Amino acid sequence: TQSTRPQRILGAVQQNATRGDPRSVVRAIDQYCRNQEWAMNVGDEKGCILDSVVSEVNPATVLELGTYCGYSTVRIASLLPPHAKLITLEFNPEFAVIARQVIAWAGLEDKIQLVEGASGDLIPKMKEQFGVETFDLVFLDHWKDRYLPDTKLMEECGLLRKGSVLLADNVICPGTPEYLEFVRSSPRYESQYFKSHLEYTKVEDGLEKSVFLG
Ligand SMILES: Cc1ncnc2c1ncn2[C@@H]1O[C@H](/C=C/CNC(=O)c2cc(-c3ccc(F)cc3)cc(O)c2O)[C@@H](O)[C@H]1O
Ligand SMILES: [Mg+2]
Repeated sequence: TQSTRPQRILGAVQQNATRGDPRSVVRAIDQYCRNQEWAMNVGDEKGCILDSVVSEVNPATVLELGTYCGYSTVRIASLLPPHAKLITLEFNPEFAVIARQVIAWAGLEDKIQLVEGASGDLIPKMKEQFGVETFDLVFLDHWKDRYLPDTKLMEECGLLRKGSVLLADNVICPGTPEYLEFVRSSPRYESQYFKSHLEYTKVEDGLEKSVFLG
């Protein structure tokens, strides 16, 4: 039977990456997606911007919206301090199965909690079910029309504190116009655009970093 793209990405990790070496997992996925078949990972170019923001924030608690195959999950978690935790939300069970194996290959199970379900349903449960106070960093990379409603939901649920950082992928391509308009015009956010390119291509894309001012 025909394999799926996520299954082929997992295969590339298992064939080319070293168990317990997160950066080799990241490299294996980038090489596969650049040379064999494109996939919607944040990728190596935007990934370097992601790395710099993660290192600058040095977060104890991270929320990722949209796990897919776990590329950015592993990339972020590989930079976290010892007791930091990353919660990643994914509503497609097939993608979740693959991502769990990618995360395991990287040896990052202790830092990452992958929760299956829709962000809109899970965000209101973060405090009671997952013992979260607030998130120091949120990486938005799920359906683009969910960025704004989920940001408002995180505010309403008291999951953002003064200084919490939102980092949003794809604000140009495919684009998140309503979200961009909101974070750039709201007095409660200080936003900055990092110009880059769509993963593995020369098409313009970028990340928007928005600090919640409380
Ligand atoms: C509300 C909810 N709750 C939980 N999980 C959720 C969720 N909504 C989606 N998910 C999950 O997250 C991922 C979805 C990611 C969506 N990303 C993109 O569509 C995307 C597309 C491109 C792209 C650019 C140019 C093209 F020509 C074609 C595609 C690039 C990207 O970087 C993208 O991120 C996927 O794993 C999905 O199951
Ligand atoms: Mg993306």
